[in-house]
Amino acid sequence: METACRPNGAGGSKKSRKDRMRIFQKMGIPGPEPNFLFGNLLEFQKVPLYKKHQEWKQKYGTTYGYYEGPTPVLVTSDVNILEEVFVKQFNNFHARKLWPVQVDPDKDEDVHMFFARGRRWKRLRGVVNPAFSAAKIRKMTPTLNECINHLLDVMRDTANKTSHKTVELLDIFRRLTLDTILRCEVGIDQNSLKNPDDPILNHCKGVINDTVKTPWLYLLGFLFPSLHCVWITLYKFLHNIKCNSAFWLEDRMREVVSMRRILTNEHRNDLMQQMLDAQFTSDSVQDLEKEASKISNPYKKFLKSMTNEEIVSHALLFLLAGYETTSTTLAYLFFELSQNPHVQQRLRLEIMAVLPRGYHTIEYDDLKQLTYLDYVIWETLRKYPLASTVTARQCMRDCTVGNMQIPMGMLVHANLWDVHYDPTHWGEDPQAFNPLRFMPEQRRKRHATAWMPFGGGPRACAGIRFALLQLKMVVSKVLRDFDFYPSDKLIVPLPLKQGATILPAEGVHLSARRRGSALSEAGLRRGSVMTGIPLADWIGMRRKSLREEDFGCEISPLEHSDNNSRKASLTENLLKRNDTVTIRCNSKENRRNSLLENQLTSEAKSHMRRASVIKGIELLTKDSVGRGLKLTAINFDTKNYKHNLFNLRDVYFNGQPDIDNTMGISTMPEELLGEMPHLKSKSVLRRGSAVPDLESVNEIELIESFKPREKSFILENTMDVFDEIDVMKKSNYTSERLHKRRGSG
Ligand code: HEM
Repeated sequence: METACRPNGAGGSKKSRKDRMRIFQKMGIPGPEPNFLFGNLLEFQKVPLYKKHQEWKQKYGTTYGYYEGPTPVLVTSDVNILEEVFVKQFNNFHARKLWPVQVDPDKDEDVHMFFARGRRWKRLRGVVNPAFSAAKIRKMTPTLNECINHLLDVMRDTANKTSHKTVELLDIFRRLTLDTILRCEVGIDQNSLKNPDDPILNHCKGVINDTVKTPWLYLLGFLFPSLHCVWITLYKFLHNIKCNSAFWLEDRMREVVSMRRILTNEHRNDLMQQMLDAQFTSDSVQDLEKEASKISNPYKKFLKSMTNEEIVSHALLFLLAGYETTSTTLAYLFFELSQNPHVQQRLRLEIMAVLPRGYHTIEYDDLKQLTYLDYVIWETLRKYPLASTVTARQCMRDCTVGNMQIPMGMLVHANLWDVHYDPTHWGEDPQAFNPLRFMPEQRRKRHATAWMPFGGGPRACAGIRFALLQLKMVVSKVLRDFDFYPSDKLIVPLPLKQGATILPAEGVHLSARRRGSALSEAGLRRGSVMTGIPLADWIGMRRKSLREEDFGCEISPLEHSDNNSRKASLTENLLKRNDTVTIRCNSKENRRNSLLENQLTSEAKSHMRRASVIKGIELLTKDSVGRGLKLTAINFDTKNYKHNLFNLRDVYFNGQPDIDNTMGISTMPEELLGEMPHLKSKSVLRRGSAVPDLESVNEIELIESFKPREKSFILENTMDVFDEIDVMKKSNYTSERLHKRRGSG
């Protein structure tokens, strides 16, 4: 891989402008007729590039060519060509498309890896890659947790201020991603979530707004690329007169770098530290490259070196990349959830099963179980390949791709919107939001480059792991607490605009309704210990908030009491529920076979705590885990009775006592924990927390029971069950049947 000079259009600068603008014609590649001065640039004045690419594909086919000034651009949605260019022939296509007023990628001091090419790119990426390793990203989980908790506070406050609980998600997610990247990258606690007028936030917005405009200087740069030095000097001069957001941010980053260098005794575990540790002794990139060229293997010694200016420009790169892309993806994702309530519901069920609401802190490994969440994220990125603007390569050496002779200097742009909507890869309904496209058997059948939202090959996005971790954590936490619906302000289909990325033009306005928390409604703090007594109190309070028809029968007030008649009425009340709930005894001899009323001892039957625990489970199951699911059986173990309490129950959903459709639920009142240390260590103290609240304990067992299963268990094994539930919910089947059974309707 060599560093070539800045190619000025295909065939180098020796060919005349006229000749260069005939290249596609000579190659037999179709495309729009170019203008001698502008090429086809004027066509982008009204229609953004990604839309124009789609239009032209309809007209000229999968692969066609057009001109930006004199520079030929080959646009393709052919996955085999993309694989050749991005992956297999990387050595011939290691450079990005150059923008007319950007830095010189080979000579300038302040070049970051996004624009660098050849050896320089390899050296820079070599320094940065370890900072994005799985091990390093895992360590960022606590910081992400904290930032997302701030987000939840702000969402709650914002939603409460408006009558329809409307939240503009793009803005709020941008503030989140800015705070997160600042903390993970440089260790700055900025908190723009709490302060919408934060100066760094405003300047980041300024940079993004600048990319949406196409100033005259850019146009000149495109028209006469060989005068690059003139344009860049003019650009810098003009922007120094008028405060330019990118320069302002660069200066802040420079200050941060200097400060971090002074605080040498604070060795932090962030991206900036990784770069500071790799700092080269001289500030000159020429010195660095000269030193590198002295040794036979230039990568070996200097692979981990960067100049000061390179560190500063990387800090700015990560700030902007981290701020813009992930927030836009989140906004698209929640938009799609609001349009596809069945996806939202299924996703929430998966999240609640693995990460119940009681857990404030999400751990890295928990996320691996969220298969459906992966599919939802991937499907969002399929429908919205927002960074398709940058998935282009410049040919650095004449070469052959397929049956085309590609000359040096030609740009090859991946037409990602067409690839991602091509029915040959995605079936007949590519417009639909269908996460199940990403089930393993479907993925296996698909070409590797049919999905490239993060680009492809060695220069694919460096921040993938970080972006995916953040996306998964945000969706998990937010969806546990809020239901999303389209608001009056939402425009469907979403109008999009193009800047550095493709983003919602008017933001994403959704109605975010906080999901009722059983515990908060009962006035209980998270993490409080639920013994029989507070549990009974809680149930008493909880019942007030449940409508009679929701629950299916009259609920008697529950209290902790020694009064025998009270106990009897409670038990009776439980048994009344047999039409919908079958409670089975799980003894050694007769596992899952006998009914509660036949098997329980009278002592057990009348035990207040037992009754309240069962009732509690019903309520909780209905309230949190089992929204939309029908609880049909509860098993518990009579063998290990201590204090007449339960230690484990299996709850079958949808009347199928089948291990694949079984979720375990356990409640562990304080006394029981004392008796059963293994439970304490396995389920409760596993997270190093205090005994979690009942809602959490309830759901802990779900985690335990899901763990040993196949990774994609939820999606593949229970798909039919969930679909049936959807149908039942839609037709109100459950309550109809309930009323019939009870003779009331
Ligand atoms: C959902 C979020 C993101 C998307 C969709 C995305 C997408 C992309 C795409 C399409 C490219 C160009 C790849 C190519 O040309 O093949 C890219 C490059 C890059 N991205 Fe991301 N990105 C995301 C998040 C991030 C984050 C969070 C960071 C860092 C904090 C980051 C850092 C970078 C860097 C450094 C490059 C340049 C890599 C190189 O040239 O070697 N990205 N990204």
